[in-house]
Amino acid sequence: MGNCESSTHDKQIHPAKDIALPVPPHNNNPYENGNGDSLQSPPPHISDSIKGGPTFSLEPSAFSISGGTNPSGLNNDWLNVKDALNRNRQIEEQIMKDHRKLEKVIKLLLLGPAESGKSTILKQIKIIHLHGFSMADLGEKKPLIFRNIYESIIQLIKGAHSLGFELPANLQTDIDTFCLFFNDYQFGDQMEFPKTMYPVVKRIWANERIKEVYAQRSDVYVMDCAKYFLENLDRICSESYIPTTSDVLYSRQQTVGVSEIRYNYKDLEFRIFDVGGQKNQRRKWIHLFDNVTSIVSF
Ligand SMILES: Nc1nc2c(ncn2[C@@H]2O[C@H](COP(=O)(O)OP(=O)(O)OP(=O)(O)O)[C@@H](O)[C@H]2O)c(=O)[nH]1
Ligand SMILES: [Mg+2]
Repeated sequence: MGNCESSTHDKQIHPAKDIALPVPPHNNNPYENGNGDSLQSPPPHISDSIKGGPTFSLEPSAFSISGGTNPSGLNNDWLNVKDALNRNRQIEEQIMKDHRKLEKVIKLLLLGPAESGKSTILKQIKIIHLHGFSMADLGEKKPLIFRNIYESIIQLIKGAHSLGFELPANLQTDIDTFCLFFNDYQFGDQMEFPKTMYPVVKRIWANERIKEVYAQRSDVYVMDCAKYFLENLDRICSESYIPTTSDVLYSRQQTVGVSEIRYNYKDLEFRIFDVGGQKNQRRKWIHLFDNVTSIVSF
């Protein structure tokens, strides 16, 4: 059969294929035959077996690498090569390991202008995935919530002026009183709403002209949380007040720099980055783009 003949042809061209080379026992050192013999020159039976074939040289020179031998008889250069190969294999394994780990990390950036809700999303994630806010966390938000109320009132007063609204004389008295208070106010650990300011703030917010200012927020700046906190003034000004989760969600504090939260969901690790959206904060965004999986833009 033609197929059988072709094997004869193979034999003629590659006689070396037919040489039955002894299979050495498993041995990591190719310069040693497993019996402790150095293979710096080939075993005699290999060269003896090659008769009449094409050039098939296993000359000792083919095995010789300069560099001398160490006391165990092994070539030093070969040991260096072996070491380098081992190190290379370890590095490659580590790279693969890191790569597989990285595939399970979701790096998410929240990007957008100031007050677009980036930090609010972060707070919501904390509630859903990280056990929310403890009583201590909630209590700590009191000074911030008070400040949000003061700032809302100031913005409403400024808004009334810039819209050219005429305000009744009795309201003007309250406005003057509040402005005096606000001029001296310093943000700190204020844990109680000042009793004298409670009725003043309440009357200012109850005024119809001030409500009109709030309605015209497209023309004047008033923070989003103003209405929520001013409508909850009685509760917030009570002595036993402890902020609720909803209060914390509405509280507004400009982010400076970058904040990050991490959590695990199924077998994925989420890393969420919240940045400051003010113009002077945006140059910090560039440092976060390495290995980003997704961007949520507001
Ligand atoms: N209307 C409304 N406003 C909300 C709600 N939740 C939060 N807010 C307000 O939305 C605003 C979102 O502000 P942040 O989350 O601090 O905005 P930000 O994008 O982190 O802003 P910067 O840190 O300055 O970049 C706050 O004023 C909140 O009071 C909501 O459910 N409804
Ligand atoms: Mg923020």
